[in-house]
Amino acid sequence: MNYIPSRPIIVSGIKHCGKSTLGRRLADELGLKFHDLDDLVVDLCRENRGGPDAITWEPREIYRRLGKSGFQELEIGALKRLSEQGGLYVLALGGGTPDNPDALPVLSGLGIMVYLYEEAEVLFSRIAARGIPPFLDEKAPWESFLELFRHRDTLYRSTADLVVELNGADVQDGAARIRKSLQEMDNVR
Ligand SMILES: Nc1ncnc2c1ncn2[C@@H]1O[C@H](COP(=O)(O)OP(=O)(O)OP(=O)(O)O)[C@@H](O)[C@H]1O
Ligand SMILES: O=C(O)C1=C[C@@H](O)[C@@H](O)[C@H](O)C1
Ligand SMILES: [Mg+2]
Repeated sequence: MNYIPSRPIIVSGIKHCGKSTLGRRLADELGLKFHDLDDLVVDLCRENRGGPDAITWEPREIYRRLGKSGFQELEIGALKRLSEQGGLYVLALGGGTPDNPDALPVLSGLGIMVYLYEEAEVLFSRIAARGIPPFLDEKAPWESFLELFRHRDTLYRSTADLVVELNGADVQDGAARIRKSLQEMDNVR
């Protein structure tokens, strides 16, 4: 029998753990809509700047132009808009969303918070494969990533209803693990 969650599923985790890839796959498998908060932020920013004809700023560009607080304000706006829509869906958060203090109260009422845990070494190798991003110290990229990893791991665990250990699972296996964990959690309620 197909599993239908009781509330929207909100997927969090450290950069490149697979929030977008696994979240989309899970939504497809469950027949639910998929939203990516980074995309909702990009859309809202474009609307604020003059509608569909405005040039798209990607998340990194928004961060650069509007700063962290500007980006976080857009995140809250996009989350509130989604919460007003209702319905069941899978939402992949941005890498920094649980670091946004105003997002937590909105998120806790929105759905089931799932933290996708992946080992730091796996994440770092995925990130580094595209070049060292500006938020890491280029002289000590691994050490600075590890610091961010530890800080965010604590945050994500404290905000999660469910922690799914991925242990290097591929996309198919990863999505299956999330579904199984959600089903088990709903069954014991
Ligand atoms: N389970 C997996 N196994 C192998 N590669 C994966 C897996 N999940 C994601 N990837 C790869 O890792 C990269 C990042 O994936 P994705 O964009 O889904 O992560 P994310 O958590 O949404 O990242 P971000 O925090 O930047 O939004 C992509 O190249 C994707 O193909
Ligand atoms: O890790 C982060 O702080 C971020 C990750 C991206 O998903 C975006 O949400 C934004 O660029 C911030
Ligand atoms: Mg993503």
